Amino acid sequence: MFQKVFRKEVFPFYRQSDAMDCGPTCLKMIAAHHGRVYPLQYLRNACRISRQGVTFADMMAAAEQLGFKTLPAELPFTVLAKKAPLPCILHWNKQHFVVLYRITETAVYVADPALGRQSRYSLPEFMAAWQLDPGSGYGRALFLEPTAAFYAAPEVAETKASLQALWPYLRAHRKRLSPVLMTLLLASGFALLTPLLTQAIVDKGIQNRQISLILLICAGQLALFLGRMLSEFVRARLLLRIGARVSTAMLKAFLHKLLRLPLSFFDNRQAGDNMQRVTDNQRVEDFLTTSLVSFVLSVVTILVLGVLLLYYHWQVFVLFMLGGAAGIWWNHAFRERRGRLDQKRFGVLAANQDMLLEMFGAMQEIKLTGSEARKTRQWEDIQEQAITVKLESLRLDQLVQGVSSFINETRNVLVTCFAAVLVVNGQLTLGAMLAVTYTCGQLSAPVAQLTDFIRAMQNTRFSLRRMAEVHQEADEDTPQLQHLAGDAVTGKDIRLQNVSFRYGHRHSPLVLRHVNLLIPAGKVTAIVGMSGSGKTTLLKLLLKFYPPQEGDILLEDTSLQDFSAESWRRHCGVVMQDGYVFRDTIAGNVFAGDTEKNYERLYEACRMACIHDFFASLPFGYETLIGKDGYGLSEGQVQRLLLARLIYRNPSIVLLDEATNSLDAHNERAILRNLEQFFTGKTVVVVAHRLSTVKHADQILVMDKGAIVESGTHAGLSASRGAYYQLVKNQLELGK
Ligand SMILES: Nc1ncnc2c1ncn2[C@@H]1O[C@H](COP(=O)(O)OP(=O)(O)OP(=O)(O)O)[C@@H](O)[C@H]1O
Repeated sequence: MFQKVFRKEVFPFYRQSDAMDCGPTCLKMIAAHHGRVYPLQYLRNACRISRQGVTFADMMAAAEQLGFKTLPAELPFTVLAKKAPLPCILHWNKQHFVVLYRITETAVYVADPALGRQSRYSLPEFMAAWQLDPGSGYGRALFLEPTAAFYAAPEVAETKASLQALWPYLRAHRKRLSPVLMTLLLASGFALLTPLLTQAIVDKGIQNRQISLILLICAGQLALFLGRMLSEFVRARLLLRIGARVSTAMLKAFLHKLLRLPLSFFDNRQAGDNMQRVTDNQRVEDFLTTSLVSFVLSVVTILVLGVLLLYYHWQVFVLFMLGGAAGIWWNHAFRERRGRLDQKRFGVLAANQDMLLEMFGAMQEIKLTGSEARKTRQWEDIQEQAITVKLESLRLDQLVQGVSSFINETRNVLVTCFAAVLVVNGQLTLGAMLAVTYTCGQLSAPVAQLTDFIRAMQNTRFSLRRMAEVHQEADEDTPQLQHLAGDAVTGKDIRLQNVSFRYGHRHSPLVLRHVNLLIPAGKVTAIVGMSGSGKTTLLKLLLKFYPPQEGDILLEDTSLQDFSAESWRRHCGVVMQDGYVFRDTIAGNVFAGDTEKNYERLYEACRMACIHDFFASLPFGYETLIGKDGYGLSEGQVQRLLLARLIYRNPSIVLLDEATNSLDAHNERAILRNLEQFFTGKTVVVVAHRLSTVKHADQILVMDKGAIVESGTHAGLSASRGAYYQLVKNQLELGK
């Protein structure tokens, strides 16, 4: 009745790197199934992923770009089971995408980029996650069929994430690596000598009744123990240094890279995804200092003790190794299930953390809206999920550990039993039997550690891939771009030619539509318009935070795209609506990126921003710590601080976005008077809702739905009784 898809090969599975990557990762799996492996970043770009993830339409556009024929459908399960060509992409729990690759009469197999390769669902479980409305039986799917263009498309190199990436960082510490290796060799030498000494006590000391020999051997054992402890101490210290240095170097490279990336990179990712990459760094450090070292130690110990066991009796050796292999196989068999549970636990922990952060951060709002009970309920739901996951983990651990211990114990008993028989038959001395059982005991831990190492290596490779993805992103500035030095922008007009722009998806609405305008040098241009009309976006384009999707922005005759963003922004002084106060002193906040710390200019800037008296009156004056966790400032004080920062910077181009809207009328009047003098000779763009801020501008532009609908002076626009006049009447605050 149901379509059966038998495949000998394993369905290619890839795990998503970031919270919103499920769509591109599904595409990657399907393309890989048809024989082409694309880097995730390439597919992310093709999907035009945003912080909200991707839609079916985005995936279709990307898939068509890869050479697939696409068909989106809303269909009942019976049709999906009977007729659908697999694999296909499914909309899952209304917020996620997965790949469906196999349906049997009783189960549905799904590759879930967030969970793991083989998520097997019973039909009711599957329907609960797939169907659009409970009981409707319908769900959404995207079918992809490769065309000739798919196979003819040029290869795109896959993101490299081999452990070799660690070598450049390790190389810098190669002088410290040789002592580490020495301690490892010493440790295995000690491990080798101990069973030999045990045998000597029994076979030579006890049998020949030589007390002095027994004492000597015991003293030797004590010396071995001390030697082993000392080498472990030295190794731990060396490793801590290497691990910490390598980790700092990697994190530094990562943060440097982040700071060089364009703002759109951060728009398309959730903050947690970047934090996760910082955690990845910790994972790599743990791998280098713990897993890798214990792996090398395990391998050396297994080799040395294995040879010893072989020397004593080859059959004992084979018996032990068979038992060890069975234990490893058993642990390995549950690797994927463990991985899935880990992901689930990680998800619940993250949800718990987000929930608590929101509760602490929004305490005022919770009390005001009476949401205490609702928030507590939400928290309790998360705890329930956590308990379920913990129980599931415990059950799995008990099964894996229990059977593992059973295998190990059975192996040890069999080895002891077999060795005892050999002693009885005179094929092994009693001392050798003790040495054999001791050796087997010493071998158990290293054999078990091999499985842990495999898991740690896979996780580390995944972390390295996630970090490599960031390193492969294109920088905001390239060396070819022109550097704007000194007064290179002074006296030059800025011109927007037919500029259009949209955020995120290719299907998102245009936020700026064919904008043409001139921002004259040395003059004040004011932009007014309804909320959401695109004023802030226009400023962001002027700041090169985003490139226009159509048209161009020119400084005199040169496109802004030809200048390095960093050098362009050095000429711009900006107060944005959501300007940020750093966790720093007041002076540090005003100096911000400026390297010249001139206190006279600092006081003057704060005087012009009408905030000097307040700052000076604080017990620690300009050295008062502000920002998060520091001395609290009112919104108006924050705005004045941001204005002081701008004045101190003394740029050629000034961009203000609602920079005075939180000020009282008295302060605003005084500051505007001061700013008028400060603006002289500068190119100024002011976005404001208050008439008092805009009416003296040399030119006023009125924006509506992303377009400039009117321009002129206050007098001219008021007289023409158009959009500006209406805005003044209905929207603009008349300024008290
Ligand atoms: N980062 C973003 N991602 C997606 N859409 C955005 C983003 N920022 C702004 N928008 C959208 O772009 C449109 C224009 O926003 P913009 O902030 O430029 O308007 P505005 O005229 O400055 O509004 P206001 O006067 O309220 O500040 C809005 O519809 C907004 O939802």
